Amino acid sequence: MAQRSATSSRASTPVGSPAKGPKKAPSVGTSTPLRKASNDQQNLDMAGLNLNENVDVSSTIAEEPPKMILARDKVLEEAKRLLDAESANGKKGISLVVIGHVDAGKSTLMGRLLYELGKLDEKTRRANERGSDKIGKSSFSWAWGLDGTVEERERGITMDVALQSLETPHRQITILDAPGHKDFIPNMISGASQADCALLVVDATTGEFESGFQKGGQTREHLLLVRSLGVAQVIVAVNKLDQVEWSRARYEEICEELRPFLIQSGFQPSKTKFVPVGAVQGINLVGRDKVLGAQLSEWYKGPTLVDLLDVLVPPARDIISPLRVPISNISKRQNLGASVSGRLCGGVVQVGEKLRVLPGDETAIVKGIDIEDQSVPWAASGSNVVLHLTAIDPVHLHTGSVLCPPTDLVPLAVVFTARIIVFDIQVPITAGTSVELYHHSRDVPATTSKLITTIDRATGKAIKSNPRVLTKNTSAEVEITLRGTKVSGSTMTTRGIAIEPFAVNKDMGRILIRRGGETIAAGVVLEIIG
Ligand SMILES: Nc1nc2c(ncn2[C@@H]2O[C@H](COP(=O)(O)OP(=O)(O)OP(=O)(O)O)[C@@H](O)[C@H]2O)c(=O)[nH]1
Repeated sequence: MAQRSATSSRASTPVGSPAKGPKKAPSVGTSTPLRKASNDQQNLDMAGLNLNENVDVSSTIAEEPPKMILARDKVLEEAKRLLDAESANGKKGISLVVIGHVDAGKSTLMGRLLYELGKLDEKTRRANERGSDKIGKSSFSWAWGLDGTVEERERGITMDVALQSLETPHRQITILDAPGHKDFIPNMISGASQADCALLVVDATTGEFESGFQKGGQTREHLLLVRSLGVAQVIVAVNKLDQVEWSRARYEEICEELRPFLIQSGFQPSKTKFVPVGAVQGINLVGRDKVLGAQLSEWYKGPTLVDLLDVLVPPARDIISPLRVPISNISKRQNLGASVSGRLCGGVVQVGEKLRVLPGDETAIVKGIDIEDQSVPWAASGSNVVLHLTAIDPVHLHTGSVLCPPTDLVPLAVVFTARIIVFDIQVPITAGTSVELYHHSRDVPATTSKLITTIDRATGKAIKSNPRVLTKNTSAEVEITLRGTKVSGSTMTTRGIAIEPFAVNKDMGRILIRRGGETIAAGVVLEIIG
């Protein structure tokens, strides 16, 4: 489930400058989204995320590990000071996952937006135009700004999450362009688990919106997934309106269809915004061209996409809780150390710090920290970082493993209880159903070993103990047991995963449950049993 950086990487807001430190003060990103939970959603309301990128490794195992320069208290103090300064005047950092049905125009929209905002230069744009034309895919030239691999370009689809960053007047936004095709949902989950908010792109073309929104279409599944992963704010970009002659009726019809589903999925109406756009022509992204946007301007006087991005509410950051960094991507080099990327789910990390890698017995030392390709002396919760590690054999590092302080370990769970919400499924869940468990960038085989009780979604009270089955839209408390993943000799052994109750760390306590390529439930961890 690798994730790549399109051309740039993680955007967090760089602020201030520490007294001592290699280069530049760290940006303090975001971790625990601000959201008011209610009823059922309260229990499912969980913060996400970690973010990643591929970076060259620059550490050797043999070299002298760096020493910590600052005491933890000092780092916390400074992080707090910078956070306060950031909220007072600086640009606020936020990460945004771009979701939607295949071919809705997500990459095109992002490519064009980057261009409009001056992040994609004219030379690259022309090269993309020529390149896409050469292979008969000229309509994908804007998407090439995000879809960087040969296969993606040849097939005209996004397969992996692309990272980019852009700036609006008041926000520094990390963009995670997720794949729309259902075969790449695990990559989409990895991307969504690192986002604070979502941009849903829908295709207004007659019949296309409908096929994306019908059962089995990715519009529904993506919305449910991101909400389950803690994303509470969504902007809906109604795209390709040029295909329906900028029809106001069509735009409103789509908004009306989506509204009830958004509410039902747990998005508060006040946190859901709609905007009409034309990605290819760049209409209503940053402005409305007098000629090209004339038809839209006749009936639409509202905000542009950038206006809406500029007022996204950044989540709160929990810098006091213990450090947790779920690894979302690793870059290793022979005889060199490794660089891992991920989002800080709590706490602070600094150069010279020793970290434990879980599961496993290994520790590593942080040799360097990058945020947005800038070297920083420390980083705080919510930041999406690249950690250059030394004093560890990279063989011990895996995507989905969690880095934490050796003195404050994340529990390893093989059996745990969770409160889940069952999605719109045909085949009910029973005790013993085999499933795939998703936690950040890790997926492991598991079983719903016990159905403990069904729960009233409105009151949160237990309804029926030991139910025989869980049908669609039920809320329930279940026990989940990981299944054996490793054969040693003839014995099947099961390794625990680093996971925490939602009550302890929201970002570490969210799970998704899939079966046969379909997401069947989402939930929060209640208790680690063993
Ligand atoms: N007419 C028209 N076509 C558009 C618009 N936006 C995107 N397209 C076309 O829609 C097709 C799909 O665009 P992409 O950007 O690759 O779609 P996507 O949602 O990123 O696709 P996946 O990531 O593979 O799901 C391309 O041929 C684009 O040129 C638009 O505003 N108008």
